[in-house]
Amino acid sequence: MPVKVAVNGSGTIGKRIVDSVLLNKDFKLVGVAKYKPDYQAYLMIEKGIPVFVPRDRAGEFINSGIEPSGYIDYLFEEADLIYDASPGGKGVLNKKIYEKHGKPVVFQGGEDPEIAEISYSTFCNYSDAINKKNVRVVSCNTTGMLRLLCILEKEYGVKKALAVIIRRAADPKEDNRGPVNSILLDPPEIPSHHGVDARTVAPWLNITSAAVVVPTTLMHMQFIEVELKSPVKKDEVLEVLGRYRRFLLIDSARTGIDSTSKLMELARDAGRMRGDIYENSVFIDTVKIEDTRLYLFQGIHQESIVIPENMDVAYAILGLEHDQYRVVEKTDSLLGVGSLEKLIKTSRHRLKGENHE
Ligand SMILES: NC(=O)C1=CN([C@@H]2O[C@H](COP(=O)(O)OP(=O)(O)OC[C@H]3O[C@@H](n4cnc5c(N)ncnc54)[C@H](OP(=O)(O)O)[C@@H]3O)[C@@H](O)[C@H]2O)C=CC1
Ligand SMILES: O=C(OP(=O)(O)O)[C@H](O)COP(=O)(O)O
Repeated sequence: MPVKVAVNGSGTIGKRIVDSVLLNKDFKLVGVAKYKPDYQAYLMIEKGIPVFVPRDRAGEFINSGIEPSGYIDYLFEEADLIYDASPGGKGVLNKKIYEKHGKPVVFQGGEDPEIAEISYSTFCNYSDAINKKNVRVVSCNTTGMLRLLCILEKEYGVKKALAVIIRRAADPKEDNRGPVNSILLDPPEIPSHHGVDARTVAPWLNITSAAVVVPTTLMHMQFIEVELKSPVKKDEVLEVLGRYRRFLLIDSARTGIDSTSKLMELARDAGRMRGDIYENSVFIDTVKIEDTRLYLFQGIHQESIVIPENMDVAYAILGLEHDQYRVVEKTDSLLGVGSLEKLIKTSRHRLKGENHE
């Protein structure tokens, strides 16, 4: 019997969670909670997605020509698992409603860590999420940092880390945010919230982070410096990251991909759903090793990076699978994680004039 899933909120993250639930035969989408009768509500109904609305707003939807499938409380009652993808800070209010229904919930990174029993990132603490009632998937930048740092910890041990984060100003749909012509310290002090947040998942991690916001909507970019417990070679590190499909290793010199805009164009041209890049986009020419010290730049597609982890965590919360690697394999093959790597490798060989067969 598939697990019945409700998604509360259908913005940047919620609509992508819906996509991934619809792809997965282990899950059945009961429906989506929608609060405004806008074009997104029309689109969902066109796609056959059941839309549930607040009781006191049902009239607005019906007057706009949108026939809801029911009220939101029914949606929560029907579900075995609820994804909260509400605007950051609203989840804590929603939690009181979820508690009445007694259903397990996946919260997002815009909520305070206290909202859930644990904060989560698959490569760091999958097993801690098994049979938990409330789990918070950390935010996009923190997810990108933790994927890398937890793998490095497992392989080499991490002494300390620094993350300098160049944040996108807004998501592409957000026409009400900025800055449009400035580089904003975010916050105007060190650390930024990212390092602190990373430690809610990996308390062993000695990390400092700093962040600025720049006028772009496509991706975040992170500069990471890590001091490892033992010396490494660049090829070894790339081989390790390559084994985990959630890293897209980009050879800028050979492919010409040296910016977030070219990365996003690659994903669109390759036919990725919504043009998404679920992987950490590691620019391999920036991977520099000095004995135990490693430096690199990685691009993080904020709209989609947390979607694999949101899918993985359902298997833990519901106790469906105890082996994180089997879960990762399943999620990655459903979403096509790793597929761009092959494309990039192929084009590299073409450029070198090699036969890639
Ligand atoms: N955007 C990003 O880059 C990332 C965001 N996150 C986190 O994910 C969460 C969602 O962010 P994002 O998708 O960007 O937000 P959006 O603003 O894009 O979407 C929010 C959605 O929540 C709905 N909503 C409004 N009120 C409520 C409510 N009371 N309860 C439930 N849903 C409600 C809105 O519905 P309606 O349209 O009908 O008003 C809308 O669909 C936040 O915690 C955020 O920090 C994490 C990683 C990356
Ligand atoms: O989780 C995100 O960023 P973060 O990891 O920098 O906190 C998302 O990009 C949301 O950021 P926003 O709070 O600027 O909308």
